[in-house]
Amino acid sequence: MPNPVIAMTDVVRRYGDRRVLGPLSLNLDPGECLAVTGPNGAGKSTLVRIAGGRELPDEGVVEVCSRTPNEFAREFRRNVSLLDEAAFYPDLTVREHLELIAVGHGCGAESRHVVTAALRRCRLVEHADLTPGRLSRGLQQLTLIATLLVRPNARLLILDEPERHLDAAARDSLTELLAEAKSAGSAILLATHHETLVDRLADMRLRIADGTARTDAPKGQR
Ligand SMILES: Nc1ncnc2c1ncn2[C@@H]1O[C@H](COP(=O)(O)OP(=O)(O)OP(=O)(O)O)[C@@H](O)[C@H]1O
Repeated sequence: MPNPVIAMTDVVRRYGDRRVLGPLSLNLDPGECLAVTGPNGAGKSTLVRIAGGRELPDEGVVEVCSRTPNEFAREFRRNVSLLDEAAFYPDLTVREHLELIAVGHGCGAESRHVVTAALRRCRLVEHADLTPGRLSRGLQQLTLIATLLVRPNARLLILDEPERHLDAAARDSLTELLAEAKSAGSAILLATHHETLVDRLADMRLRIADGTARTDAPKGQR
């Protein structure tokens, strides 16, 4: 068996005296998708930030690709693609953002071609030479999603509500793209409020309520 992409054991996170997550244990293998669901404030984003190396747990052990997650470590950033809030450089166009990421992740001479394909796939061609600040929220979100396509070989996608602001057609494209990433062997940690996305992608579901978690199979697999 390959090592799990994510291994968490007895993870607890507190803010001050308040426990907002855990104790929580989970494993995620290559090519698997774990959907994390639960009401607002349940602790989904906290889990995402811990897996993404942005926050440390107060208790327990977390390993991503057999190492402690650390967003500052180059190897971690190569292996893990984390999408949460959209944040853009105010003076770079959509195309330039994607080119920057493609080059940064080693696409080299292929970058232009890879970026053009991502723009087409995410229906951003006519917006490619605008700055994201000029775009609607949905198109900004599609720009963020396009970044997944210009950094090949991520072993883990960590996605915090990737469906936000998307219309039905764009959600379908997102689902298709994530299904392809799974087939190619990427693991996906998907925090979401969208049941269709869970049914179509998830192998397991983690329901969080008030920080405590329960794992079950998504509806489509029961
Ligand atoms: N930096 C922080 N300091 C103190 N409390 C925080 C901090 N970040 C999050 N919390 C609290 O932790 C709890 C879990 O928040 P989290 O953002 O993980 O929930 P969530 O499930 O992602 O919610 P949503 O669906 O609304 O995005 C909430 O009660 C929140 O107020």
